[in-house]
Parts: sequence; structure tokens; C-alpha cells
Amino acid sequence: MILLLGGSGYVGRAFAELLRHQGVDFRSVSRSDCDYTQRDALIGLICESNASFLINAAGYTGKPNVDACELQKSQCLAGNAVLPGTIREACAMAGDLPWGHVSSGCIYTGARFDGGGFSEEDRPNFSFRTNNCSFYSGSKALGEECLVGAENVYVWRLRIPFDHRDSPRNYLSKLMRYHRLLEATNSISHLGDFVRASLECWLRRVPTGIYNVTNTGSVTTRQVVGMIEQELKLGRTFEYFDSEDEFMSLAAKTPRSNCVMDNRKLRATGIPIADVDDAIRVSLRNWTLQGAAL
Ligand SMILES: NC(=O)C1=CN([C@@H]2O[C@H](COP(=O)(O)OP(=O)(O)OC[C@H]3O[C@@H](n4cnc5c(N)ncnc54)[C@H](OP(=O)(O)O)[C@@H]3O)[C@@H](O)[C@H]2O)C=CC1
Ligand SMILES: Cc1cn([C@H]2C[C@H](O)[C@@H](COP(=O)(O)OP(=O)(O)O[C@H]3O[C@@H](C)C(=O)[C@@H](O)[C@H]3O)O2)c(=O)[nH]c1=O
Repeated sequence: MILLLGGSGYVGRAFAELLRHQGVDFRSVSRSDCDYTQRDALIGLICESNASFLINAAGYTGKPNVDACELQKSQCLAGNAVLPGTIREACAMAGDLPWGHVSSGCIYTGARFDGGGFSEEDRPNFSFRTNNCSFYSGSKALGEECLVGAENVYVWRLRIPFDHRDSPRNYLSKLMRYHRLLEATNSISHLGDFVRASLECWLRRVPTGIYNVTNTGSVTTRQVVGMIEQELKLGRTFEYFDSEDEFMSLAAKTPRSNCVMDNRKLRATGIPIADVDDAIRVSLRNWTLQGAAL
């Protein structure tokens, strides 16, 4: 049985859907069963669960976006920095229960010095250590630090999720809803691909450790908008900020991580992951409006 924490969230629901679809026995633990900030209760729950694997899809993102974390720092630290460390302890007490943690590629900014994407070996350059980050990104980098040296955990880095379902959390919807757009280059993750590839890490028993679970390649905002225009024919124009400074002064409270990730470590395991352009095209061709039957 797989114990799923955060199963009611945006990412957790995608895991639950996949596990149900694959007929994998799992138990989703909601906040009413256990408040994860109640350390002893959480440790007791994990130790008594008899699970063979645990997925942590719980955390604190801020809504509608990470700007909200600047005002909710204690919740952000509790969900992103403290919780992974508590789960690590609990899994050790439960006889080294193997588990997977949903982290974020937002602990990087830009591209590597050689122009390539950041690999799992690269130190985060958008964290409290580098003193240039959003509070959210800093808290996620701390969460990864709590897991250094743990041998029974997968750290799956998700980035700016999207799929075919219109949602305030979906990157494609966000681009269609924001009044003005920031031109940036990013590696991003199709949500269905992310949960499938992450679960496969465990099902195939690939070595534990950090994995950048992003679709292959990177895209600019304008490239994604070009695909939206071609596939959805919305008959409208998209406005852009002149610069990141203008974005910061008009639309954001804290800097965003826009970065390129290298997913070769994941692909070297044999787990397939689509090219980012293909994943975006397929999502747009199957585009389903919010509230429409899925
Ligand atoms: N969405 C994104 O853009 C990205 C997300 N991630 C990471 O993925 C993880 C999940 O994010 P996402 O699904 O978007 O977030 P959501 O806010 O949609 O879901 C968070 C989940 O955590 C649960 N939870 C939070 N705090 C507690 C608590 N104290 N006790 C019990 N349950 C709790 C929530 O339960 P309840 O429903 O009861 O509140 C919910 O199930 C986070 O770690 C995030 O950093 C990484 C990259 C991108
Ligand atoms: C606010 C805003 C953002 N953007 C851009 C900036 C960025 O490239 C992209 C997404 O920015 P948002 O502010 O919507 O999303 P943000 O909250 O920064 O999203 C992040 O959430 C956390 C949870 C993660 O871990 C990340 O991987 C990522 O998904 O949209 C605009 O173009 N216009 C806007 O008005």
C-alpha cells in the first residue's frame, strides 16, 4: 500500500488519479485525518500505516501564486522546509520506509554558466543561501537540505505544471489569464507526465536520489503563446512586460524562478518523458475548459 500525503492538492490529485487508474493500492490521508504540522500525530500515522511506500505531495505554494508566501512565511516554512524533515524521521522510524518527495525546480534561476540546464549535481542558485530568492523558493531549497544523506528517498523536482485541463494552477491557463506576460525561458512539467515518471521511479526501483522531472528541453513564453494561438485560435492578442523590472513593479511581489533544467538523469533510467513542445501541443489539442466534463 502507498501512503499519499497531500492527496487533495493539485499535484496530489494527479497522483491519486494515476494510482487509481493503475490499480495500485493506496491510502490518501487528508488534513481531517491528520494535520501534518502535528509532528507526533504524523509520525504515529506513518509508523502505524504498514505502507510499503509513501508519496509526499503536501506542501505550501501560496495562492494564486508564490507572492502569497511572502505574507505567509510560517505556513510556508512548516509545509516546505519542516515537513520533509519530519517525514524523513518518521520513515526512518518505520524501518526505512522508502518514499518520494515533491520538490521544485524553482530553486534555480537562469541557466548554467555553460548555457546548459541545471543538473541534479548543481547547487541551488535561487535560495536563502544565495540571498536572491522568493520566500517560497528558499523554503523549498531548505526542504531539500533536510533530505541530504537520506538513502531511501526520491526527490522529484516539478516545474510550472501544465496539462490539458483549464485551471488557475495550470501554466497554460495562467498565460491565457494574466493581463500581461513576462518573457522568460523555462523547463516545465506536464503534470500527468510528472506523476507517471515519478511513480515509475519507485515501480522500476531505480536508484533513489534527486530527479529533475521536467519535460525534455525548454520553451520561451512567446513560444508557448505561439502554440496557444495556433491551437486554440482565441482571436486575441497577448501583451508583454517590457522588462523584468516592469514585471516586478506592476505584477509581482517577489522574483520568480525562470530556469532551464537538465532531465538526462531521469531519461538515463529508461523512464520515458515527452519533449516539452510535444507535451504542450497535446495538452492544447485536448484542451478542456474548467467546469466542462472531463
Ligand atoms: N503547483 C505548482 O506549481 C508546484 C508545486 N510543487 C510542489 O508540489 C507540492 C504540492 O503542491 P500543490 O499540489 O500545488 O499544492 P496544493 O496547495 O494544491 O496542495 C497542498 C496539499 O497539502 C495538504 N496540506 C498542506 N498543509 C497541510 C497540513 N498542515 N496538514 C495536512 N495537509 C496539509 C493540502 O491539504 P488541504 O487540501 O486540506 O489543504 C493539500 O492536499 C508542494 O510541495 C509544492 O511545493 C512544486 C512545483 C510546482
Ligand atoms: C504574475 C504573473 C506571472 N507571469 C509569469 C511568471 C512565470 O514565468 C509564470 C508563472 O508565474 P506565477 O506567478 O503564475 O507562478 P508561480 O507561483 O511563480 O509558480 C510556481 O509555483 C510554485 C508552487 C512552483 O513550485 C513553481 O514551479 C511554479 O509553478 O508566469 C506572467 O507572465 N504575468 C504575471 O502577471
